[in-house]
Amino acid sequence: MVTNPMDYVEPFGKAGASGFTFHVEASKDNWQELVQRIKLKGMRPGVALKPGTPIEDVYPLVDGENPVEMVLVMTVEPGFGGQKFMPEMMEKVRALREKYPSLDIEVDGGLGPSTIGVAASAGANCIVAGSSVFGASEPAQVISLMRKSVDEA
Ligand SMILES: O=C(CO)[C@@H](O)[C@H](O)COP(=O)(O)O
Repeated sequence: MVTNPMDYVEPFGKAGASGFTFHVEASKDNWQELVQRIKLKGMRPGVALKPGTPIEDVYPLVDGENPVEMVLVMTVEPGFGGQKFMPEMMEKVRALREKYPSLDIEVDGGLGPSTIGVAASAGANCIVAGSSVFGASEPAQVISLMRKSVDEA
């Protein structure tokens, strides 16, 4: 998470990023301009929210004229890998999936073989996984297991 996402749009675009996700908490006053600039640089805009932020805070960014294309529900506090998945965040995922059937919904934090089932069945279709993949003896197997869960859900 950065507190000044606007400063990173230009360099990320120049470096060849295809997507740019910013935190709703850090862009309350300028998200419209931010989304516009991200799109102008040829990147796909996404918005992330911390565990303590209500899901309603991102609705205007998905409903607007110039909407974000992905919502990232943080399932740990942003900061570092290896934290415990917060199952109570699945309520946010379910609310989003019900309201936006074809939206990309990402989850990040504590995802792995033991938590992918609840995340996928709540409606998440993009999964960020750190320690469960990089700490596995067979990372490819963990990835295909998670992919299968999402596909089946
Ligand atoms: O950066 C963050 C949290 O700030 C996440 O992307 C985690 O790094 C994911 O790691 P695991 O929870 O999967 O280990």
